[in-house]
Formats: sequence, structure tokens, C-alpha cells
Amino acid sequence: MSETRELEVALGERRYPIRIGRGLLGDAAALAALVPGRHALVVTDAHVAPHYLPLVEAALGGKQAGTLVLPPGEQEKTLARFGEVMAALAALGASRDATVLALGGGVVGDLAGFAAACWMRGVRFVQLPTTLLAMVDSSVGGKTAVDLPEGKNLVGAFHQPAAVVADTATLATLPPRELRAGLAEVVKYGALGDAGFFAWLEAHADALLARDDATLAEAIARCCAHKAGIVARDETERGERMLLNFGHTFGHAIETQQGYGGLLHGEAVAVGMVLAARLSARLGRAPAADAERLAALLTRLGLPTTIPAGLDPAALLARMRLDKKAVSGTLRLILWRGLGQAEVVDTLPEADLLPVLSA
Ligand SMILES: NC(=O)c1ccc[n+]([C@@H]2O[C@H](COP(=O)([O-])OP(=O)(O)OC[C@H]3O[C@@H](n4cnc5c(N)ncnc54)[C@H](O)[C@@H]3O)[C@@H](O)[C@H]2O)c1
Ligand SMILES: O=C(O)C(=O)C[C@@H](O)[C@H](O)[C@H](O)COP(=O)(O)O
Ligand SMILES: [Zn+2]
Repeated sequence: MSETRELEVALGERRYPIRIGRGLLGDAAALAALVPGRHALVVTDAHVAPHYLPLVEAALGGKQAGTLVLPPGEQEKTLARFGEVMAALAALGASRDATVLALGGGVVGDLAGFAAACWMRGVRFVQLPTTLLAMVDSSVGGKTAVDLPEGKNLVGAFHQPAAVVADTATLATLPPRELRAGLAEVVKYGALGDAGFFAWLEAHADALLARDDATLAEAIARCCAHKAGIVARDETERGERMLLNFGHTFGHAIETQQGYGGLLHGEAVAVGMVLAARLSARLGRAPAADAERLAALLTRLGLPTTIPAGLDPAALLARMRLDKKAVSGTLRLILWRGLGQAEVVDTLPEADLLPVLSA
């Protein structure tokens, strides 16, 4: 096992660790220690299970443990699958001291986390992220949810994990498209609040795409530190945390409009960030050169930067109205003052959005 980095999310009296390192899922004693009660349910998906489930099951040898292997993909982040997790907890006879372990990407993490938030009104939950996106973003911060056909993450809860264990060795089996989707959320941290990190990403883009372990671990740690800070200051998204939604109002509208079977979440966020940046430039709020620098980095990372053909702008706008940040019927967007400087804007007329959605 190589060096393990340990960070912490501090929420007043509550705190939990984020461990990042190669081979962490092989440390059976450390994993077992994260399950203090008798019952454990491991939720994972069919791509992840053959590679990593045996490691987790071995660690839970002394427990009354169950496993639920779901079909993979965003289209499975549904109330129906949530019901299956409930049924698995019931079949296990899981008591209030049970632990739900999410082994997989953001889909499994969001779904299993929401189940943990609801079972007996809330049980312990551990995140074992196996995608880059989950390591840098979804496993941290306690946003859990499922999608509805009407919109992304519309049913959910804030429910913090007890620990996050990111074994970077799992990234070796991640398909290249999924790695690139994760890099979109990595770029997001630089774009929204850290121009120095953005420049670092420009310098290390090739190493990231080549999955250099040290470079990936550094990027994961920097993103987690950034997110942990924001979540510590604004756990339930009353203000600053909205910045983590940079690119998401556009991105979620695209994902929903495509029935969750088109662009991946990270890809849709890449498009959304470029739209938000170019809109900001057009409104004179941000330098156009910064918007193009953002688009150039995302393109270099193999990510899309334009809305997929055939999506109706008016339909996208209608989807955006159901965004969770909107208040009293007014859209709230995360716009930009330039690299490293995102801002919340709720005074933008909808008419300004249609040209961006039509471009
Ligand atoms: N809660 C949050 O704060 C938050 C943050 C960002 C994204 N999200 C959510 O996360 C989801 C996207 O997560 P994702 O990008 O991880 O997608 P995902 O969970 O669908 O995983 C991507 C794909 O990779 C496979 N996979 C996962 N790990 C693997 C591995 N190590 N080796 C081989 N295959 C592997 C999965 O089976 C799946 O097919 C979206 O639903 C998004 O809304 C939530
Ligand atoms: O943690 C947050 O806060 C985020 O917004 C992170 C996003 O990357 C993530 O996609 C999140 O699930 C979006 O949340 P939502 O509230 O817009 O559904
Ligand atoms: Zn996201």
C-alpha cells in the first residue's frame, strides 16, 4: 500500500474522515472497524462487484452482512431501486445500528446514501467510491438522492457518511469515458474557486489521462479538501455550497431531457460549465478568454463542450425551472467572474438564456 492521505470533514461537533490511498480496500481490519454494529448491507453494481466486492465481503466476515448488486447506470438511480435497497435491509433484519456501505460510483453512493438516510429514519453509512467522480465529489458532503423522470436528484436527503475510503487502485478498471467524466468535476473545483488549481490541471492533464497514481491522488485530495471546506461552512446549501453546482443547472437539464441515457453526469456538467462561462462572458461579467481557456482544457480532457444535437432549447429551459436552487419561480444560476470566481446569480431574465441554449 502506498501513502495514505487523510482529510476530515468537520461539521461542528460531527466529523468524519476521508482516506485516499492505493489498496485501502485490502485493509480488512480498517474496513471492519467502520462497521460497529451487527448488520451491514453492501450496495454495489454489476460492473464493480466482480472486481471489488470480495474484498469488502472478506472484511465483513464476522458480521451479519447482506449484499445488493444493482444494474449499473444513471437510469437505475430510481425510486424503484431505492425500494429494493429497503427490501434488502428488511430481509437482513437490519437494526438501527446497521451500516450501509456504498461500493461504487456516484449512482450507487447517492442511492445507498438515500436508503441509509431513510431506513429507520437514518442509519450509519460508509462511502467506498470506485470512480474518479465519486472520489472527488459525490462521496463527500452528504447529498443523497434518486432521480425522477421530471428531474435529477429531486427526491433525496442530506445524510453525511461516517467515513469515505477512496482506494485509488480501483481506478485501474474504470472505463476511459468514466475517467474523463470524473475529470469534469475535478476541473469544476478549479473553475469555481481555485485558479491556481486550474493552472495545475492544465499542466498535469496528460498525467491525469494516463492515470498516473500520484497525480490522481493529488487531484483527489485537492478536490476533497476544497469540498470539505465548503460543506463545513454550508452543509445544507443555503449559500456558498451552491457554487458546487457550477454547470449543473444546464447539465441536469440535458441529462433529464435525454432520459438519463445520453451524456454522463460529468459530461453534461462539462457542457454546462462552458455554457455558464460563455453566458457570463456575453453578459460582460467574465473575460471571454477565461471561458475559452475552460473550454480548451475540457476539450483536451476529451469532454464535450456543446449541447448534443436535437435537444429543444425551450424544453431545456423548462427543465431548468425545476432546478432545486430556484426560489419563488426564479431561476438561480451559478455564473462566473472568471477563472476561480463563481457567483450565485438570481436576477437573470430567462430571455437571456434561450440564445445560449440554442447556440
Ligand atoms: N452526491 C453528490 O454530491 C454528487 C456529486 C456529483 C455527482 N453525483 C451523482 O453521481 C452520479 C454519477 O456518478 P459516477 O460518474 O460515478 O457514475 P456511476 O456511478 O454510474 O459509475 C460510472 C460507471 O462506472 C462503473 N464503475 C464504477 N467504478 C468502477 C471501477 N472501479 N471499475 C470499473 N467500472 C466501474 C459503474 O458500474 C458505471 O457503469 C450521478 O448520478 C450524479 O448525479 C452526486
Ligand atoms: O455537493 C454539492 O453540493 C454539489 O452540488 C455537487 C454536484 O457535483 C452534484 O452533482 C450534486 O449531486 C448536485 O446536487 P443537486 O442539489 O443539484 O441535485
Ligand atoms: Zn455533479
